[in-house]
Amino acid sequence: MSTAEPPGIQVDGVSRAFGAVQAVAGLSLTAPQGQVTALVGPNGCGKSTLMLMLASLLAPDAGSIRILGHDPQVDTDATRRAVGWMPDQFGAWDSLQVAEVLEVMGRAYFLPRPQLRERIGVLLEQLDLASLARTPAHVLSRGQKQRLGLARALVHAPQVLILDEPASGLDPAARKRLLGIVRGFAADGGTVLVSSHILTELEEMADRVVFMDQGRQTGQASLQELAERPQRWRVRSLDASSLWRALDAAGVHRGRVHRTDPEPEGYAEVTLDLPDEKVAALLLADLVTHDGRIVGFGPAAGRLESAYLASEAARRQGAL
Ligand SMILES: Nc1ncnc2c1ncn2[C@@H]1O[C@H](COP(=O)(O)OP(=O)(O)OP(=O)(O)O)[C@@H](O)[C@H]1O
Repeated sequence: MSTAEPPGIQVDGVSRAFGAVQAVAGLSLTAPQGQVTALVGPNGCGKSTLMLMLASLLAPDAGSIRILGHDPQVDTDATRRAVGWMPDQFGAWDSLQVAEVLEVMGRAYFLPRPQLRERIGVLLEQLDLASLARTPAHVLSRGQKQRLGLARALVHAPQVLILDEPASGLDPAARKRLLGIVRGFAADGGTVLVSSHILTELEEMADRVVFMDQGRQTGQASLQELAERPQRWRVRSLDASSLWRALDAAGVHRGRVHRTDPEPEGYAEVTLDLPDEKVAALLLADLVTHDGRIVGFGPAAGRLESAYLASEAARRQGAL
């Protein structure tokens, strides 16, 4: 990518209030092309409001938004062509069949009919909706509606994909499909901004994360950077005395080790805080060398979850 290319999404000092509620308050963030950026924050922190503004459906009170260099309020048509938006609630398409929803959407973007028909065929296959093509949208299950919502967002082959809670209601196979579609979209150079409260899932999907709280950005990092932060690790062994001997031999101070309560039957399980994944890898090698009879070794929580739980928002919610 040349350095002259604009980011897929650039937000600077954006605010939006609804009456007395300041939903977004001086927020800045960047979502680069070719990457999946996760948007993480507690309920009501302003994620959906921000996404509506990015999709040109709501005007900011202040600040600047650029979608591939376009201002959504000025270059509205160009923004809407560039953006595929999947809201957290499915709209009122109840009288249409599944394929018709996509046809109506595609025609709104003036796609030529043969091209649109082909595109709809591909999307119905990709999202496992082909057998439901002639089913009225109102009889779809929640997860099927979510899949149609994603197909609708993709129908005009956008360059920027904005997904609000896309995985909610999806079964495991559909989640896997979603993951593949989103990763493929970014691998083809697209920009993705995705919000979700299911952090394990976002961790698989995202390259970067932006944390939001009370309408502001409170931090951003790549998933790689999160791996270099201190984290709690869980160690399981077949046998307690072997584990403690190996921990001693590896030079781990006993005061740093927490016993798991209750202890799993027949196993010993402990947790300890380690500064980063490199130290974790060295410790695992040591414990194996000293015959700790290790059967499990991994982070007690995901990278994203650990980073979120360490945030002010989580502390305020009493998550710790
Ligand atoms: N149309 C509206 N009128 C009045 N208040 C609104 C409106 N839309 C959003 N809000 C308020 O703005 C704040 C931010 O809401 P928003 O939906 O953007 O949060 P969110 O981060 O998407 O939440 P969630 O994680 O629960 O989906 C909330 O306090 C909400 O009640």
